[in-house]
Amino acid sequence: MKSEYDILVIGGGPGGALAAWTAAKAGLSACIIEKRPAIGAPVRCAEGIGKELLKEFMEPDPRWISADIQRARIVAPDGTSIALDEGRAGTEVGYVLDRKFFDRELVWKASEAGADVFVKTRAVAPIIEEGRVCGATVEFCGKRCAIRAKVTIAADGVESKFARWCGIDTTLPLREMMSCAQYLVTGIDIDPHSNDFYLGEEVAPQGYLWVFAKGERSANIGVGIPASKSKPGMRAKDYLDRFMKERYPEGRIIECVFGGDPVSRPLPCTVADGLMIVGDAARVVDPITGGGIGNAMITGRMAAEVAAKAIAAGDASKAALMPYDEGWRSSKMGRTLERNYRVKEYFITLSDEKMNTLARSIEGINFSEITVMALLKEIIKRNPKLLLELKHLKDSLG
Ligand SMILES: Cc1cc2nc3c(=O)[nH]c(=O)nc-3n(C[C@H](O)[C@H](O)[C@H](O)COP(=O)(O)OP(=O)(O)OC[C@H]3O[C@@H](n4cnc5c(N)ncnc54)[C@H](O)[C@@H]3O)c2cc1C
Repeated sequence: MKSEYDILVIGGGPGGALAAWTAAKAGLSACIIEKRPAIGAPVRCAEGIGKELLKEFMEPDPRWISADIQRARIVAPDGTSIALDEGRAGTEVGYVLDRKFFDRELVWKASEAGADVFVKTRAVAPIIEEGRVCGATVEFCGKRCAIRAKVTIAADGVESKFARWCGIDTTLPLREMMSCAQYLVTGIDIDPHSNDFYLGEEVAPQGYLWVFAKGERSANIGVGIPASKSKPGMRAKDYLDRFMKERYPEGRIIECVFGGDPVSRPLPCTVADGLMIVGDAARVVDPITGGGIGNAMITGRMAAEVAAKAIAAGDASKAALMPYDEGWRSSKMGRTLERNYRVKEYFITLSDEKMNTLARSIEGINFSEITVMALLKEIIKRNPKLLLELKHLKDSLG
C-alpha cells in the first residue's frame, strides 16, 4: 500500500468508483479504500436506474442488468392505478441492476484506468494539518497506517462519518431519513418489465412500497418510511411483511436488506480545504424516489474533474474546490433535487383521501413523458386549485 496519492477516495460504491475512475483517467494517482471485504456486497438498494442516466457513464451490459423496465405503475391507497408506459413515453423508468456486479464493474474500470483498490480497509480518522484535510488514517487487518492525499473524497455513503470527523455538520433529522426494509423474492407472478409503487397510510406512511422486477419471477420488494415514524410493530419490516402476506404469500425470500436512505436537502456545503463529499455522503439523493445511484456517479465524476484542475494548479483549498459544489448545485441534477425536496415536503402532508382524488384525476392519461415533472404538471392541470397549495413551488415548476 502506497502512503501518498493525489486522490484518496473513501468508499467503493458508485460515487467513489466514479471519482477514482475519473481521477485515474485524468492521469492522477488515485486510491479507493472500502471497509467491506467485497465491492458491491451486501446490496442495500432496490437497484433501479434511469436508462439515459446510465448511458451517460456506460453502455448497458446484460452481465449487470437484471431487468429491462418498460412500464411503471403508481397505485393510490384506494387501488387507483396510474400506468406509465415507455412505449408511449420518455425514460424515467429504466433498468433494475444487479449491483453486486455493477458496483464491481465500476471499481474494475477505475482499477483498469490505474487506481489502486483496497478492500477490508476502513478510514478511521482524517489527517488534518493546519485546518486542511491531508488524507486518512486507515485500518487494514488490525493494522493502522496513514494514507496522505492532495484531495480526499468522502464517498462513504449514507452512514458517512468522514465529513463529520472533518468538522462538517452532517446531522440529519430522523424525519428526513427513510428507514427501509427490502426482500429479494422469487417464485412470484409479476410483470417482469414493470416497476410498481404503492402509496398510502396502510402500506407505507409518508413513504412508498416498491415492487421492482428482477427477472421473470423475482422482484425487489421493499418499503421506506421516515425513521421518525418507525415504532415497535410499525417498522418498515412490519409493513413489508404485511404486504407480502397479503399479496405474495407464495414468495420465497432469498435476501433481506435493511438500510437508511436520506430524503433531505443536500449538505449545505460539500467541500472544505483538501476535502470533497460525493454521493449519499453529500445527500444528493432524490427526495421523492430515494434514488441515489446516478447522482452518486454524477457527483463522483464532477468532484474528480474539479480536483484534477485544482491539483494541476497546486491549490486544493476550499476556494479551489468550490467549483464542484457550485457546479452540481446549479446543474440539472441540483435543480431537480431542490424542486423534488419541495414537492416531497408537500406530498407527505396529503391524506389518503386527497391522494386518491389526485390519482383518479389523472387515471388513464397517456403521458408523453415519464417524469416526476410530467406527472406533477398533469395533476396541476386537472386540479388547478392545487396551485394555491403549491405557491412556494411555482418558480421551480416553471
Ligand atoms: C433499501 C434501499 C433501496 C434503494 N433503492 C435505490 C434504487 O432503486 N435506485 C437508486 O438510484 N438508489 C437507491 N437507493 C440509494 C442508493 O443505494 C444509494 O444512493 C447509492 O448506493 C449511493 O452511492 P454512494 O457511492 O454514495 O454510497 P454507497 O453505495 O453506500 O457506498 C459507500 C461505500 O462506502 C463504504 N464505507 C463507509 N464508511 C467507510 C469507511 N470509514 N472506510 C471505508 N469505506 C467506507 C461502504 O461500505 C460503502 O461500500 C436505495 C437505498 C436503500 C437503503
